[in-house]
Amino acid sequence: MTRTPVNVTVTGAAGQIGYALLCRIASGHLLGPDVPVKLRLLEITPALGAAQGTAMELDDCAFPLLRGIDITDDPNVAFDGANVALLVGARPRTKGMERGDLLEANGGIFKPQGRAINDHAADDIKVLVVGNPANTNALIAQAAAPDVPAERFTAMTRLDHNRAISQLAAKTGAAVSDIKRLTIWGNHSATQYPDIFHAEIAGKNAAELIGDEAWLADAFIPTVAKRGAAIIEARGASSAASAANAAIDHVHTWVNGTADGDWTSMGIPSDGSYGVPEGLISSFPVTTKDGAYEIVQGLDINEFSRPRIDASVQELAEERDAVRALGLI
Ligand SMILES: NC(=O)C1=CN([C@@H]2O[C@H](COP(=O)(O)OP(=O)(O)OC[C@H]3O[C@@H](n4cnc5c(N)ncnc54)[C@H](O)[C@@H]3O)[C@@H](O)[C@H]2O)C=CC1
Ligand SMILES: O=C([O-])CC(=O)C(=O)O
Repeated sequence: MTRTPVNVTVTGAAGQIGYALLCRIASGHLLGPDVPVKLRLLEITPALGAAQGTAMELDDCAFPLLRGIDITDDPNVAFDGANVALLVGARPRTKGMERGDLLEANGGIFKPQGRAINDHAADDIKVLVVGNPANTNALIAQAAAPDVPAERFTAMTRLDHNRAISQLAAKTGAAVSDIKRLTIWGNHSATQYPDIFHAEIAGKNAAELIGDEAWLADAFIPTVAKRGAAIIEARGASSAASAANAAIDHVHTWVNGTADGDWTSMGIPSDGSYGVPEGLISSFPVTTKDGAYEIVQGLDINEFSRPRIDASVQELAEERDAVRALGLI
């Protein structure tokens, strides 16, 4: 049986995450080893040549699943018929730029892209926002797409989730595959809260196994939350391979489901669960099945976790208020 190719749109395709991402999409890691894909690459006009170069390399890989590559600087073309959209291209913060300037510059990118998704994407569109500030950029795009179900707009905290698992594995000597039910709460920023109180390591509660709140507060949480900055310091450039890998993981899990007994972390529009104001795009523990996700309910939030979740959610509320004041949502 020949399957209809899935249209995957990638923005910022000529950037460093784009370079690490596209081969993996085309080789079947995003959607599965039997799912053909068509790629649409969106770039700003001056970067179209570089995107073309990447497309030439994709051709040279002769991926059996890759059924075509279109390159454009027009969001209306890029999102036409899109089933999956990875919004990677964003305006980075540069010297002298205030936070408001950054939000405004990104509004200029994510608002028109949200509108183009609204007007042109396929009915089953799933959107992952990677470009920072990812949660609030997702909110801007979502607000510009009133005809698309709000829950289709998600933001990436899977890199934080993967980083936290890796730190736990290093601390305990456990295999990465033995670590389950880890949660990232809140914003993809230094205020995020990686929560191990419900996590399991080879079936045992992670917090009890480690039994060291000082390590949690002073080592684990800051290491995970500031890992992006540490990579920039070490590499002289921000995380790219690990960010691309997390984007692949996020969409793969969303489409193909979480394993029984486990969950993942996704930035998603809050339904008010766990005291997170409705509508904020915040990271939650979620299970996924048949292309849909659900927030894991009923977790006990202890005194250690509550103020940390609240602080990150407060930052998200401030970002929302700032983009609202700028007329972006
Ligand atoms: N959520 C997360 O966990 C992570 C997010 N990031 C963020 O991902 C974003 C991309 O990172 P890199 O690929 O390293 O940056 P990069 O600067 O190498 O590439 C960004 C690309 O986006 C393009 N671009 C800019 N405006 C665009 C527009 N309107 N339409 C289409 N393309 C546009 C640029 O031309 C450039 O090629 C950054 O905002 C970064 O902070 C990075 C790592 C992790
Ligand atoms: O700060 C950045 O641009 C990179 C980033 O989000 C991360 O590595 O988590």
